[in-house]
Amino acid sequence: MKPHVAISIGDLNGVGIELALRKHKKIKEWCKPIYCINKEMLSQASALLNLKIPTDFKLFATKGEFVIEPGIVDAKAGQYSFDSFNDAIKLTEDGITKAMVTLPINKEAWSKAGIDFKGHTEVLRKHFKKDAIMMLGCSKMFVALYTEHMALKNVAKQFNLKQLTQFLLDFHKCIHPKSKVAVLGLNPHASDNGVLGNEEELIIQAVNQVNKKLKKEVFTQPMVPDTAFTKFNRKNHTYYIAMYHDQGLIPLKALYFEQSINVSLNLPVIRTSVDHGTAFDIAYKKQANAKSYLNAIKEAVRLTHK
Ligand SMILES: NC(=O)c1ccc[n+]([C@@H]2O[C@H](COP(=O)([O-])OP(=O)(O)OC[C@H]3O[C@@H](n4cnc5c(N)ncnc54)[C@H](O)[C@@H]3O)[C@@H](O)[C@H]2O)c1
Ligand SMILES: N[C@H](C(=O)O)[C@H](O)COP(=O)(O)O
Repeated sequence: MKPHVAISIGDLNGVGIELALRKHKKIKEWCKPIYCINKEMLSQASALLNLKIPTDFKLFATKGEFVIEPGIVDAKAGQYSFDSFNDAIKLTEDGITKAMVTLPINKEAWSKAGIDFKGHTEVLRKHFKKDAIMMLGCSKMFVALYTEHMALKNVAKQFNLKQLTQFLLDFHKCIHPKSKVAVLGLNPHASDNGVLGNEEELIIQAVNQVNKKLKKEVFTQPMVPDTAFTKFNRKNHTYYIAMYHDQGLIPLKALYFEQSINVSLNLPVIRTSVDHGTAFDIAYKKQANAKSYLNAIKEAVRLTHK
């Protein structure tokens, strides 16, 4: 049976709605989508895009109305995308939908709207009171992020043994990796044994504790970040643990931007997302590549059957 999937509509000044309208027919082959957007906002977007609204485009009417301005950072669009996301959470939590897929939001628009979260993952973490793990990737390579939406100057402060150990255990519980998981160091050259920082000492302790507990060498010792993603290393590893956002997402998006998706781990609900943002530069220009969106839907559906 095809599962119902809630789709939060993302920032309506960005590319999300175009993907939803263009790919409705395709995703209907895999699921029964419910789009969190009201008729008025949908009509506005479809007129701007000159794309017809499919007759079977089922809506959950997220409240609110504003004038769509393609490519503009706007508090009202930020608020609407946040409300749409919360509706998708509710539908999924209530069991009306079996999974949710999120179209991209704009963090600056959320901030302008006074929303006290950086992105979807932080909302999910607070809502479900669980340490959600942000993982992005595709079948060739996945990267889970130990720290994510924070200023670089704060990253090193996040290193503590208990938290990193729990992160690795949670990751293992969610993924059950079949090959050895590559754990990156934080510092250049993984600190060269303490010459360039000392966070690797703590990473070693966490890895050793977790491997011991799992009675298996699941996680590597901290790898040198600048060579961890060479083609030779990628042959041996599908899953990577990156210590901060760009350490993992620069290589992933350089290699597999089109096809990758974002999956939230360690939650009681299924949530996947595109790996790209609002792409304001191409909003309403019908240039957006839909592969990540289609893959996000496919993965959400696959997870409902697990
Ligand atoms: N899933 C999400 O909600 C999500 C993910 C990433 C970024 N963001 C947010 O989106 C906003 C814009 O982010 P950004 O500019 O850093 O990244 P972006 O992914 O929106 O755009 C980066 C570049 O990639 C291109 N691009 C993005 N998606 C594309 C697609 N589907 N097809 C073709 N080209 C595409 C854009 O045109 C742009 O040149 C920020 O607020 C960011 O935080 C949200
Ligand atoms: N870090 C993600 C990326 O670069 O694609 C993105 O900002 C989305 O994060 P959320 O799923 O938490 O909104």
